[in-house]
Amino acid sequence: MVILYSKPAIEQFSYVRNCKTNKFLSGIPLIDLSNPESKHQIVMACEEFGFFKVINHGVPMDFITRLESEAVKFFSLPFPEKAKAGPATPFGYGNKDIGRQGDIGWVEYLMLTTNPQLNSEIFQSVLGENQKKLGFALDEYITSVKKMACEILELMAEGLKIQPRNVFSKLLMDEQSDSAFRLNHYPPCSELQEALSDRNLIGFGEHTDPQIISVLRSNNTTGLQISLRDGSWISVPPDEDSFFINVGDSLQVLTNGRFQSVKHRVLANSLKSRLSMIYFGGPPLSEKIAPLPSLMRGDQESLYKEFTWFEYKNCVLSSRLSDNRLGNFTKIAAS
Ligand SMILES: C=C1C[C@]23C[C@@]1(O)CC[C@H]2[C@@]12CC[C@H](O)[C@@](C)(C(=O)O1)[C@H]2[C@@H]3C(=O)O
Ligand SMILES: O=C(O)CCC(=O)C(=O)O
Ligand SMILES: [Fe+2]
Repeated sequence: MVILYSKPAIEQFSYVRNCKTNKFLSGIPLIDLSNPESKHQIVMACEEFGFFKVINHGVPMDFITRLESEAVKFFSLPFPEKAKAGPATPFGYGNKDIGRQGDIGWVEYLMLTTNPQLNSEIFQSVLGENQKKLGFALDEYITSVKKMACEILELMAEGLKIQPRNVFSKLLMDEQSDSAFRLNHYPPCSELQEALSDRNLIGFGEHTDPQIISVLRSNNTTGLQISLRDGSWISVPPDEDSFFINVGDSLQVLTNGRFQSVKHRVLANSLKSRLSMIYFGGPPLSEKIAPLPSLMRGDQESLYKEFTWFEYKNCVLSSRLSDNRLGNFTKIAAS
């Protein structure tokens, strides 16, 4: 007998024990982009959490639902079909394996660029003519979310009282910007319910995002958790009408540590599938990532050694998800 696809033994995955998934944070900063005070609130949120939720974001609901339904269609295809768009090295379809260093999670995903031409080459072999619908939905969504990310970065610069207003956003607007996009699908894990009452299966292990800013939108399934400054983990109540913003490592460096990238992870759900879409706004590869002089007070020194995004990205790709990548670029304080 030939077994073609055996069920993955869930024991090979990682878990967190005794994690209270019902510890929801009521105080996640909520930023209303139509509120003139939002620039100050954004700065406070980035200082305290490196994370916030955005409403009145201006991204048309149509764009969101179109991309979600195309993504659902893609992930509903039989595995051998989806696998034609893989492996994700670095772009394409991936299943359980995350990155190249042995991380695994209860997730399948499409790791994409923000370049429509390259993306359509990835889908071509799987979807044929139908790839146009997914490609179109991706384009309109990415264009709109990038605009929102830039607006947020400009409000951030205003809130920090630094000039020019586009000091951060120009890095995403640059033609050479090394931004990325990801669709994650976390299937429900029914075995969880029966077997693992005190354990939570890891969908996407803890990490910080290395870029400048990440814009995350998910369906209404729970799973996302962020780590607070005291090290505790808090579940983020899902909200399909809003976006969640993560401060990335590069923004931490640009602000000389005033903003800190947020550690986050996703836990698998036993009943419902989770679908998330994340835009990672990154700088050009040649960009020097260093604290902005306008943010350095008095004789304050940079906390980081000098590096380019190309150098940091290489370090990212050769690290495990949970590694402290910025540690390699942090200056040792003189005693
Ligand atoms: C294990 C890995 C996956 C990752 C590259 C890395 O070696 C370490 C960082 C990971 C991460 C996390 C945020 C984003 O999802 C991502 C695309 C990124 O830029 O850094 C992933 C990387 C990936 O999946 O290739
Ligand atoms: O899927 C999610 O909700 C978050 C995933 C994530 O953090 C990532 O892809 O970097
Ligand atoms: Fe992330």
